[in-house]
Amino acid sequence: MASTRAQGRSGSTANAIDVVSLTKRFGRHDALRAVDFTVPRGSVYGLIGPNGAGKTTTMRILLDIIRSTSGRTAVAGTDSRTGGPDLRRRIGYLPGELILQGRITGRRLLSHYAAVSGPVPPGRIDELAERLRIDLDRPVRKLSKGNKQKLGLIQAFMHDPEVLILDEPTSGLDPLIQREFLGMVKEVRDEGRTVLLSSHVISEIQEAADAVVILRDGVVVEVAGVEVLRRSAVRRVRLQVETRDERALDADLAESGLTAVTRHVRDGLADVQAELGGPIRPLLRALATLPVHDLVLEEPDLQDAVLRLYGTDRPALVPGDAAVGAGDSDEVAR
Ligand SMILES: Nc1ncnc2c1ncn2[C@@H]1O[C@H](COP(=O)(O)OP(=O)(O)OP(=O)(O)O)[C@@H](O)[C@H]1O
Repeated sequence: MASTRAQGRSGSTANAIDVVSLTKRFGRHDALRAVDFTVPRGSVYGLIGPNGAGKTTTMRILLDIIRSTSGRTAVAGTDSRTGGPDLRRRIGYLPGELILQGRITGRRLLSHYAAVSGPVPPGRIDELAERLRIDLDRPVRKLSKGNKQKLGLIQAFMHDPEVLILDEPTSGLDPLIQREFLGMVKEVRDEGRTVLLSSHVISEIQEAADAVVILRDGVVVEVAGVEVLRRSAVRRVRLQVETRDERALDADLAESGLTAVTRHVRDGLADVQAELGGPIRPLLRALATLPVHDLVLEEPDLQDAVLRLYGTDRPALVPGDAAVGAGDSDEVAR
């Protein structure tokens, strides 16, 4: 995973992002409480959680836009508080609330940003503008929300930063442009660079991210590989089985590991609907001796796993699922 580029301009092999015992208090409100996570170089991490969970606050502290109450953060191995403009140039940042006004054109605005955070390779701005389908010669105040967001994305990507920190990057983008953006994120990872992005769109996280950090009320409730998390979700099961003895069928189903079982029996055929939260083997064992006509086992859904973590204290991971070696896309980094 650690290519030459992944090792960065600093030559260090440290994590791209370190968040250590991070606390942020606004008045009497604890926006972040002892938040810990790391993002390995060359990976894409999703920072997700319900409204007000602390995602934007975490990102703003990483950029040193606001300061923590306690704890520390580092980007590309450099402390956020001491990195200054040099560190800022190595990061591409898209703020959650992008305010762009004035008569200035998109092109002029981006040249201004390029002078601050560059160097930007020749032709790069036009290439990104073409991919994201935006006319750079219009005044920014006349641009729609989605087109302003595209300018924000261009300024975040144009100088090929080592680390991209993107706060709700696809907000306001149409589906075609969202797809283009996800392609850009994958290219960044393929080049050994790193992306931390927040999103409320779980399908997008499933497609783009290797792992997620789930925040709720300022606390990390899970850090897990996307695939590990997805596999931990409840699967919906539908089953058609011949039966002459309903009580015997119920006894078999009780052994199968299925939960939330409902069944309707007609003409000796039972239609069973249920959920499977654990391993599949007990189900297969229970079904092996039954005259099964049909079985549908749905793919586990990341959204189901994530929503459980947004709302309750129940752990999402099945024991034994979480331990995956470094460098694997299922990496657990806590
Ligand atoms: N400048 C501020 N002053 C006071 N409270 C703040 C400030 N900024 C954020 N907060 C509070 O901190 C908490 C975390 O806010 P934050 O914006 O980080 O959440 P978020 O996870 O990004 O939410 P969303 O998904 O709605 O964007 C919220 O309760 C918010 O009201």
